[in-house]
Amino acid sequence: MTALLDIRDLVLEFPLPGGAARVLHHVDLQVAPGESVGIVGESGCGKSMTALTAMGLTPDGAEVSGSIRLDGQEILGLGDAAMSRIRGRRIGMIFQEPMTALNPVRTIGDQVAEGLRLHLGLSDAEALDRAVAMLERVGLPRSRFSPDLYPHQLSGGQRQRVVIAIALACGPELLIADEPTTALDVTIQAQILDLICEVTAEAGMALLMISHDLGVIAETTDRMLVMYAGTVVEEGPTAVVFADMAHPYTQGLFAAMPAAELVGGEATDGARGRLPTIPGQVPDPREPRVGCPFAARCPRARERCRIEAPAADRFGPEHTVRCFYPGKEERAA
Ligand SMILES: Nc1ncnc2c1ncn2[C@@H]1O[C@H](COP(=O)(O)OP(=O)(O)OP(=O)(O)O)[C@@H](O)[C@H]1O
Repeated sequence: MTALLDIRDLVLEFPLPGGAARVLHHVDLQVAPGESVGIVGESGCGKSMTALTAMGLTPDGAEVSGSIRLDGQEILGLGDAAMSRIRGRRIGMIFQEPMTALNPVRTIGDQVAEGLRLHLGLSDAEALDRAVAMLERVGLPRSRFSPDLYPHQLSGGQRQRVVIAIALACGPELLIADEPTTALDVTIQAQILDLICEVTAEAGMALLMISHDLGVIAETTDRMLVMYAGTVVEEGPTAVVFADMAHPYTQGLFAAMPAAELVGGEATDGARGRLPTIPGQVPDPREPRVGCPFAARCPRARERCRIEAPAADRFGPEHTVRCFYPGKEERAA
């Protein structure tokens, strides 16, 4: 099957005086139609840059190479006008902080209706009717939430519901959610995740979920990629990766999580949102890379890991890992 989103060999660098900082190292990522795929990794590992580049929102000054295809069509390098026709219409987006995605001086009804007018050519009245139905679908019924409300009149969770309504309004094929619950109160994080899963499944929409939190990825995705310092170090069906984590970095992320978070796949306490910590430092993106990027922090690193970079190898059916000594200690020895 043709991937809906097919990212190949993506390299992203920021030119700096005295060299370039490379933040994505030959990233490959495929999302099939209707599939939910997660990217997990610590802050700064390149999750957001991957998503932003896929949407044509790479920061000014960044140099990008590789290929990004949407349903077979190359979109890397398309101009602003062509990309803004894709964003909202074919790819919906939800970011961490709903307030930055919303315009504080426009009503919520108007903001949901905007894409419908712009992308689908609906009249003002039709767009507003559809916007009210979308708001209702995301849990903001007209009886209690008039489309004439402004963002500041809503709670953080309600604002994120508005952002979800905007992202879904035009029926995109792919929804990209970048840390959609990190800024929210713990008590409503699970509700927002459930809503995202429900609405995407209902519409047969693919989902790219980005999170530093393995619990979020476990709950929301079919397949997952683990990123470390701009490199995909492990990839596979989510249940398979959780059952048999192959990369020492994935194992470290898991070990750094409070146990309660993963019991029954549910977040059960207030620990979500805390960043996992693994001792040691991430490599400087300005330094030329030699060997495995995780070697300096890896409890299992050997001489070979410091001089040679591991390729992505098969660890099991559909499960790949970029490590010379993958698996549990005994299996790797
Ligand atoms: N304008 C820039 N110039 C130089 N480096 C940058 C710039 N913007 C981002 N970076 C670097 O790119 C790397 C990847 O950042 P990215 O935001 O994708 O990480 P992330 O995994 O999404 O983390 P977070 O969850 O904190 O957003 C980081 O090392 C960051 O410092």
